[in-house]
Amino acid sequence: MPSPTHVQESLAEIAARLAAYDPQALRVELAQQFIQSLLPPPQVQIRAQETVGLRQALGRVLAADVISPLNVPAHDNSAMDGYALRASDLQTEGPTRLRVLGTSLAGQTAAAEPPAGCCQRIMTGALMPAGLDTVVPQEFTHALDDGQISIPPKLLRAGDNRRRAGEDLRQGGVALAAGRRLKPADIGLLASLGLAQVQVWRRLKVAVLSTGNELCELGQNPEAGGLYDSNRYTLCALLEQLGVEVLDLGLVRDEPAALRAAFGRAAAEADAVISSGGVSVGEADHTKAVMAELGDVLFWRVAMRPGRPLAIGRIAQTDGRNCLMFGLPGNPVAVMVTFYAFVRQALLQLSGATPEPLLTLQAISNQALRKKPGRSEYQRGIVSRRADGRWQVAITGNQGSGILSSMSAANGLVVLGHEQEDVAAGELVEVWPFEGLA
Ligand SMILES: Nc1nc2c(c(=O)[nH]1)N[C@H]1C(S)=C(S)[C@@H](COP(=O)(O)OP(=O)(O)OC[C@H]3O[C@@H](n4cnc5c(N)ncnc54)[C@H](O)[C@@H]3O)O[C@H]1N2
Ligand code: MOO
Repeated sequence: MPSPTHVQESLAEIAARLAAYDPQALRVELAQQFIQSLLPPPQVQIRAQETVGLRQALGRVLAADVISPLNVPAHDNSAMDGYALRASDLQTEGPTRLRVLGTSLAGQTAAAEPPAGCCQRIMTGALMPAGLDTVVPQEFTHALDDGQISIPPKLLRAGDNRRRAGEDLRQGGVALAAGRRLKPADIGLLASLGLAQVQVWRRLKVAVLSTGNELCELGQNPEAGGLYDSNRYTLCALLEQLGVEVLDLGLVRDEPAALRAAFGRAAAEADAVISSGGVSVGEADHTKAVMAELGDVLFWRVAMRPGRPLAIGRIAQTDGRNCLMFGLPGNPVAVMVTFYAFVRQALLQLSGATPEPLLTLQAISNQALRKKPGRSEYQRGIVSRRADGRWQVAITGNQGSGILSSMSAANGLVVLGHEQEDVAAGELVEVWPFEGLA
C-alpha cells in the first residue's frame, strides 16, 4: 500500500487516552465516542461539492449556508378571505361600520390607501392595501344594504390575520445551515426562495462486502451447509436509505488474496467499507488478518447483544484521506443492530451532516424481559398505541441473532441500556422506531 501523506495518531494511541477502555468488553457509548473521534470533517474527507437541482436534492447535505435572497412572504398580505381595515377604526363599544371601497385579489399589486372609515374586500394571499393593518374574516361580518359592512365589537386586535413580509424567511438571513440533510420541507422552503439549485457535498461512497465460504450468491444453489448471502443486501438497503453511494464489492471468499483485493479496491475508491462476518474468534477467518495488514484496526468485543464482535479501523488513501473500515459480525441481526448503533451516525457525519437527535419513544413493555446488567441489549419489537394513547411495545418472538424474520416483523428496537436489569411487564422501555433511523 502507498504510504499516507501525513502521519496520524494510531487507533491504539487514541484508545489509550480513553478512560475505562476495555476492548474485551467495551461499553457501547465508549465505542460510539471512539468512532466519533475518527471522523474527519467533510472539508477533509469529502472535499468535492456539487450543484444539484432541487428535484435531486432530497437527502443531500448542504455544503454551505443558504442565505435567503428575498423576504418570504415578499409583502404584507392577508391570511384570510375577508376585509382589510385599520385597527384604529374599530369601535370598542358596539359594532363598527366600514364602507367597502374595492377588492384586492391575490397576485394584484397593492391597492391605494383608502380613507379613514373605509375598508377593502381582500382574498387570502392578496397584498394588504397601504395603511391597512388588520383583516376581519368575512364570516364574522354582516353586509349592509348601503355598501357597508358591520363588524361586532371586541373581535379583533391590531394585526390579526395579516401575514408580515419576511415573517417566514428574512432576506439576508440563514434559511438553512450548512450540514443540513435536506428533508421534504426543506426542498419546499428552497423553492419558496426561488432557488432551483443548491450546493451540496458530493455523496459519500461506501463499499460493501460479505465474507464467508459458506455463503452463496442469489441465483445459485447453496452447497450442503451453505446459505444465501443476505447481509450484503441488508447493508446495501440500509445505505441506500441513508442516501450514500454504494459500491457493492460482492461476496468475497475467505482467502487472503481475494480479501486483499476487495479491501484494496474499497480503500482506493470509497470513503468507508463495511464488511460482515469473520470478526469473531473462528478458525477459518482471514478477514481480520487482512484488515490488520492493510490498515490500522482494532478488534473489539462490545458489551452488547447482539453484535458483540466488531472491528473498527481505517486504511490511509494515497491523497491523505482515510477509508473507514467497519467489520460487522456475520449474524444477520447483529449486522443491522451494529449498523444502527455505530455505522449510521458515523456515515451521516462523514457525509457532512450535522448530527440530529435520534427519534426515540418511551413505551410500556407488554411483557417481562430478561436483561443482564453490564451490556446493552437490543430487542426487536412492535410499537403501537394503546387505547389511552400511550405507546406500548411487544417483542417479536425469537430473538436469536440469526433470526431475520423477527427483525422483519418489528417496527423498532427496544434498547435496554448497560445498567438495566430485568424489565417487569408494564415498565417503560426506550424504543428506536425504524422510521427514525432512515
Ligand atoms: N466462541 C465464540 N464464538 C462466537 C462468538 C464468541 O464470542 N465466541 N461470538 C458469536 C457472535 S455474538 C457472533 S455475532 C458471531 C460473529 O462471528 P463472525 O463475525 O466471525 O461471523 P461468521 O462466523 O462469519 O458468521 C456468523 C454467522 O452469520 C452467518 N453469516 C455470515 N455472513 C452472512 C451473510 N452475508 N449473510 C447471511 N448470513 C451470514 C454465518 O453463516 C454464521 O451463521 O460469532 C459467534 N460465535
Ligand atoms: O454479536 Mo452476535 O450478534 O450476538 O450473535
